[in-house]
Amino acid sequence: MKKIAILTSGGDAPGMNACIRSIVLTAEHYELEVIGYKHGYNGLIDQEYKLLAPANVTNIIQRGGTILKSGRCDDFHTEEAGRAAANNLQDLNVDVLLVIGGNGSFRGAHHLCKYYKGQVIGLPGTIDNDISGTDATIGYYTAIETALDSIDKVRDTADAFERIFLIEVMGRHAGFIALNAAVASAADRVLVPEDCHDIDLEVDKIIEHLHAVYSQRGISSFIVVTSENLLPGGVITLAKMITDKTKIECRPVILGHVQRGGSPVSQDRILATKLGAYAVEQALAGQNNIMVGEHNSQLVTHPIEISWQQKKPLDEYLLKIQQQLFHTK
Ligand SMILES: Nc1ncnc2c1ncn2[C@@H]1O[C@H](COP(=O)(O)OP(=O)(O)OP(=O)(O)O)[C@@H](O)[C@H]1O
Ligand SMILES: O=P(O)(O)OC[C@H]1O[C@](O)(CO)[C@@H](O)[C@@H]1O
Repeated sequence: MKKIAILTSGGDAPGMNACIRSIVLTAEHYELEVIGYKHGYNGLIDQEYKLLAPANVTNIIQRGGTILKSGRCDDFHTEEAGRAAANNLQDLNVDVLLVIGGNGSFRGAHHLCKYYKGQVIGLPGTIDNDISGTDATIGYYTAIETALDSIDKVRDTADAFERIFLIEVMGRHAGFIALNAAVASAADRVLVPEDCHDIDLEVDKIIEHLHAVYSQRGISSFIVVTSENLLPGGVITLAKMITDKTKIECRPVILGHVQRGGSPVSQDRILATKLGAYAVEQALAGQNNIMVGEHNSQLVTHPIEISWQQKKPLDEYLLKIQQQLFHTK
């Protein structure tokens, strides 16, 4: 094996640069050449790439985003695109493609394996943490810290005005950021897709909880953290539903893409560094169509399909603490 290619795909995540750096430095150690495709699978189809030497990855471990750029690429679902990508890799004599991204990007990697004679390995990088086969994904810890910092700030003004705030965080179909940020910020309630099946019922529960808090503490601030995509219009609709029923003003806040940016926290830098080095070593060991991850502090590999075939569960105990044990009756 002589040549590795890397791409970053899907939502960018803090720590992707740390991962690229680790791959390049590990490859240098084993005397392998590295190229980086730009803009996710778009660059693979368009043969848009650059050489990556150790000099290209100095001073990037602390930077959010990705020096390779990222992208979503609808065309990559087709057989034609899969074949074109495989041909491009073969034309450059690439032996292994390392894909840093979420489970959609891993599906893309699996698709490519049908046409490509080389090896493909997935490295979990997404703020959503919705990939089975690894305890955490690169970027997830930083996103929690970013959300927490913002929720703490909203709490200050909520407290000053004794207002109700509904704060929407990211997590396309997963409640990991919401639950962890809610617990860490001592939010009054949390709504996550794994546990929210009837929005009208949830609204009634929020109002019941609000009245219980008011009768116990008097008029006071009340913070609800919700995942995105729980209902059309998200937290703006939810705030209106509660205001209509209670005649009490609710303020919606959408944290949005701020959660994808910023300098990665140490946990993301370290996870990214371990997974990058490990992926190169697994490539040298001949692994193909797999993902790397970390479970109970041990580096692991799995067939890549596990990342989307198994639904990663939320921490049930954390959910119980937040939703049952700490609730004012
Ligand atoms: N079934 C598939 N076949 C081929 N390619 C796919 C498939 N699913 C996703 N991809 C490719 O992977 C890209 C990224 O997928 P997606 O938009 O789902 O993000 P992701 O990798 O899950 O990251 P994030 O969770 O951060 O959004 C898609 O734009 C597409 O190019
Ligand atoms: O920036 P885009 O392409 O709209 O993607 C947003 C999605 O990407 C993520 O930030 C990461 O998957 C999700 O939390 C969010 O739903």
